[in-house]
Amino acid sequence: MAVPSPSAPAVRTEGLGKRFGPTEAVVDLSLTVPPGEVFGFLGPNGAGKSTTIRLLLGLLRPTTGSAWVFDAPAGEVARAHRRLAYVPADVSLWPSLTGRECLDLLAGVGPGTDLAYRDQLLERFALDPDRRARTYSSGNRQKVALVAAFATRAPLLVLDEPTSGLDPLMEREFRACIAEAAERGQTVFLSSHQLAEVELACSRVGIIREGRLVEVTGLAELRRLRRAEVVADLSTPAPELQRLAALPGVSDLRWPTPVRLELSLTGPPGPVLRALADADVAHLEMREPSLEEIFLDYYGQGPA
Ligand SMILES: Nc1ncnc2c1ncn2[C@@H]1O[C@H](COP(=O)(O)OP(=O)(O)OP(=O)(O)O)[C@@H](O)[C@H]1O
Repeated sequence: MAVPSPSAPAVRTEGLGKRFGPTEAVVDLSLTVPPGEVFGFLGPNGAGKSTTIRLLLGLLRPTTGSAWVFDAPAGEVARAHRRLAYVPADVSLWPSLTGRECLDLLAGVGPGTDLAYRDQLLERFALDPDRRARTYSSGNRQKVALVAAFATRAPLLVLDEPTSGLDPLMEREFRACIAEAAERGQTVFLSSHQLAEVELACSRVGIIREGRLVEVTGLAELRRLRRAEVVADLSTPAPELQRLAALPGVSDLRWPTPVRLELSLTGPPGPVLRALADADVAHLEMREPSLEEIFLDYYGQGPA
């Protein structure tokens, strides 16, 4: 395997842009991911994550700017792909091949595969490699692609929303694999539309919205975006709960009716729960808003 220059970033884009007719999918995106980092690429659906990744992989030609994988320009596909493994958002496999045959085929394309680790990964992801790919669910196809990618020692793993079809147990396994890759010094570029996922897996996060990189931030700063929407239905009106408004982390306390309160909460829920414990609460609901709702609150209307 070609050894990347130690000083080159694993991923670098400069003024990268892609336009599809009237749609500006990616706009003036400049980003640097150093080797060894687990980098999250966070944005709601349609933000431009997959387009950025496809530019990085040389699957699309940029309208503006450039991208590099280590010191290889993204357009020099053969060179760039010696150093990366990729899991697409929507995995297609060869329907008449078994899972194992697909894995062997994929192993021939990438930068080399650790077969012993691959066997271990098959067990951990509870994947039966002897079934034909046409019988796999989308989650199983995703597992094949993940096993193929993690079993390489590629210096860069590019993962495009790789957990969308996995159940929570498998998501945990996925995070363990990311941690193992990071321990080996591999760089991970993980796109996601889930705040919680990047928070758990990544050390730094780029936030993309409507094609633009809004900011690049560390985990501590990312946590400030986290909030819960709380709805409580009361058996009887409780005007004393007006004091919730003064509690730490509470904002936007609303009373749609005298027996229903709604509020936004950031930080630990303890003070709010203690206050509610004194009231006659018939029903309590806590909901995490969608990424687009969170972004709308935090960054306001999009730049377009
Ligand atoms: N081949 C294409 N032709 C036309 N428009 C496209 C094409 N590919 C992407 N787009 C548009 O570019 C924008 C960005 O799409 P992209 O798939 O990159 O977003 P994403 O962040 O990956 O979202 P998702 O999570 O839904 O895949 C969207 O408006 C999408 O409709």
